[in-house]
Amino acid sequence: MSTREEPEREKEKREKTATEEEPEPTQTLFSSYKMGKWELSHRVVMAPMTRCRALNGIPNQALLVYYTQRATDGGGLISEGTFISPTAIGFPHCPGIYTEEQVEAWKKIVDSVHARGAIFFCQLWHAGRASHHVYQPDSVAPISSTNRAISNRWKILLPDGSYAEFSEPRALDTSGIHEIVDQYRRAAVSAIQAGFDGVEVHAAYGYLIDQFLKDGINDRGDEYGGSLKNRCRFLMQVVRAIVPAIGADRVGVRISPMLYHQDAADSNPMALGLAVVEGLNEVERDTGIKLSYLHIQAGTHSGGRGELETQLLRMVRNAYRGTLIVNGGYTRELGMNAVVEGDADLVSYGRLFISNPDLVHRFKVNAPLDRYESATFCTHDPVVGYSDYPSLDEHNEA
Ligand SMILES: Cc1cc2nc3c(=O)[nH]c(=O)nc-3n(C[C@H](O)[C@H](O)[C@H](O)COP(=O)(O)O)c2cc1C
Repeated sequence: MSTREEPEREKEKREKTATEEEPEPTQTLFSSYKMGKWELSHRVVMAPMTRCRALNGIPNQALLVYYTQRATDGGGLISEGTFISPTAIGFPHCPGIYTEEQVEAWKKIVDSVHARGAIFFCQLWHAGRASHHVYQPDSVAPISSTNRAISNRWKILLPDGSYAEFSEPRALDTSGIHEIVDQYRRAAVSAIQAGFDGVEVHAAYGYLIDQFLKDGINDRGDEYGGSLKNRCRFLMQVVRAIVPAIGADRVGVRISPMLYHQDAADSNPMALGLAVVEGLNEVERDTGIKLSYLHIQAGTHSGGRGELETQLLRMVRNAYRGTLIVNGGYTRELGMNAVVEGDADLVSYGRLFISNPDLVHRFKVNAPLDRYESATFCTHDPVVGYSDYPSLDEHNEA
């Protein structure tokens, strides 16, 4: 698309406002939305969040309570990052989806979330070099696109609660890459066996797939490095392996082209975002079926969104024809604006969902929100800082 060309959606918006005086918004954060086969009853999605309560990698009753509290009839939930294999691990007490025991354990949680009428996607996660050899089978080096470690300005949380420098990784060779692609496929099949409605491929936040996407990390000289197409190859192979296994309409992808987390910098995030979109559009063209969604983190952890992030979102919105979920520092008002203006189909909320289990209801009635306590984001108590945040009703009863 030439930069001088007026984006189609912008044009539609301009024409609409020229003919209608102050039109009532046809879509709001609380209007329904058809995402593939699912009829969502509102646009508020729970973002994936690692909470470290799945002791030894097995989902348990604590997760069941937590997710069920946050499930709404016709609402979308994305699970915390869920490891696809033993080499994927880079955080303590996070769930996996690669053993029978894990799949069986997830079934109970998914059933409980479904009983509330919600749609539940499993986020497939491989930490790549964002790991430490203590997490790795036989204490070997974690895998990545590169042999270079994450710089020591970032630290990794170890199983004993202490922090350390990230381990030096080993760059995957081509056959190693194919093996990991197959692990994603198997994990996706397992997620569907566990009852999840679909999977989200975690290609954000400096984890394995992002380590291939970003030129600040990927220093490969083969067909997985260098050009944008090459850097997107691993992600596209993962998506193309999963799609025939579970169906394109059960596959979402999450990216964060702007986010400099764990050294995940790119020299041209706009071009990277567009290259990913192009690759996904190609998958959709080839399969004739739309993917579930593209989920883009285009803010910062602290909630800031500058001109560049806004531009990126607009470009992605115009280039991607499927369902777009936006994330990163959205408030009720910002989320409402994004949907009303047509800049997003759905808005995902992370931290506000941690401290407000009934966030959707609170947004609807415009009730005050409870503040989250970041000190308990990644502790292991099954209740404290996890499922003990009160709902509005519980506040009123107290
Ligand atoms: C405690 C915590 C854990 C997170 N874990 C994940 C994760 O597992 N996968 C992921 O893609 N993003 C993860 N994120 C990022 C969130 O999904 C989201 O992008 C971020 O919180 C910004 O959205 P917000 O401003 O609505 O909180 C995590 C964020 C927090 C606060």
